[in-house]
Amino acid sequence: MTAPRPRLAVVLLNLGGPDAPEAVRPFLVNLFTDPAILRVPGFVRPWLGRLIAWRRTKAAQANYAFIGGRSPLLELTEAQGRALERALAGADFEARCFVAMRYWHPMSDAAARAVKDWAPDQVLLLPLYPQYSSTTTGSSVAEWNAAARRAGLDVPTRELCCYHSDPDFAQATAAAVRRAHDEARAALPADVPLRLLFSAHGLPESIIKAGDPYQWQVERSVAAVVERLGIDGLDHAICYQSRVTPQVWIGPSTEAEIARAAVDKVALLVCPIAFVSEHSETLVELDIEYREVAQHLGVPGYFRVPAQNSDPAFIAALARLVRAAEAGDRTLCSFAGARQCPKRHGDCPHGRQDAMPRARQAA
Ligand SMILES: C=CC1=C(C)c2cc3[nH]c(cc4nc(cc5[nH]c(cc1n2)c(C)c5CCC(=O)O)C(CCC(=O)O)=C4C)c(C)c3C=C
Ligand SMILES: [Fe+2]
Ligand SMILES: [Fe+2]
Repeated sequence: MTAPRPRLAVVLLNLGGPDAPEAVRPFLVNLFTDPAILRVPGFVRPWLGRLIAWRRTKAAQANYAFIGGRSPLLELTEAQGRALERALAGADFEARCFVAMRYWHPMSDAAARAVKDWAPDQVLLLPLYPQYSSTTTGSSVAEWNAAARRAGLDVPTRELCCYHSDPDFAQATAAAVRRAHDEARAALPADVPLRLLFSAHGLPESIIKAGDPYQWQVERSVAAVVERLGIDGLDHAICYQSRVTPQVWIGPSTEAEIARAAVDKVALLVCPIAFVSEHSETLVELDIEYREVAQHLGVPGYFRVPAQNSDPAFIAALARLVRAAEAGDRTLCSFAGARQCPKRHGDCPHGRQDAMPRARQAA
């Protein structure tokens, strides 16, 4: 008789999105009362967070109304989990995927209880954010750790920090860009140049100045994808979308890049580089709002690369990362054994602080 395979619970960490118009306000309250997002003294945060959420609710509901009043993020994340389980079916461990959303259901407490009921031998936290940010992966991991304690889940746990330059992730992304690039070229007159715009979620500049490696990692992702595209003389740029607070955010903004494309009379192919699933910021902001801006300004063409969702090459990249993490691959960017990874990245080759441009290093 063969011994049963060890059980690995793979916890997919994502942001979550409202599942109905009435859920928009509480979802935003959860988001804006997160200390990783709203960095004000603790006694102010519950009040200020609720106020910001209240002020943003109408605009956010209007955005979600374009896509049926709800976010598709949960269904897409669950589909990624099922695809990942299939991709890991032949592994020498039995993998089951669980979803832990940060700001809407299913959240970490429910996921931790479900993981405990399954009684795994190990847990791997797998963020669906290729680039590490204290506002996303960092916040989700902290919340998971607290939820695991509350659930009494005491199982060896590894955390994958990021995979921004992972060769398979970059290759899968480059293949999707190449397909969209060929389609855009075929649709455009030969004399209209095409610019590839990598659009990432923005962050307040103060968070980057405090040592968050996100922007540096976004730049590494873009470099890895562009290298694999191998298109001679490729015109490309990085920009940042979704600014939601009045602070200074990192730039250039996606709107500014659209305006520059209008001046330069180049068509745009927009590639979301920090989201691996479709959601309001791709389906509404990129596909509706920014398309309208581009048309209004006279940009001669506007196309978009789809997010990865359950693209087989992307799922295969995740499966390889899971196998490597499970095999104890020390070259992975993991928090394991280096708790301060998000700030200093220890010996992590994916985001060594000393490899970051000086201006981006922690003050
Ligand atoms: C200060 C506010 C915010 C920061 C910082 C921030 C960082 C950040 N977010 C993502 C990815 C997603 N954000 C999503 C929604 C969303 N994010 C914010 C605010 C901040 N995000 C808001 C207010 C919202 C709600 C929508 C809205 O009101 O515009 C989503 C999910 C959306 C969905 O439809 O499901 C994702 C995914 C990243 C990657 C990131 C920093 C690196
Ligand atoms: Fe966001
Ligand atoms: Fe790291």
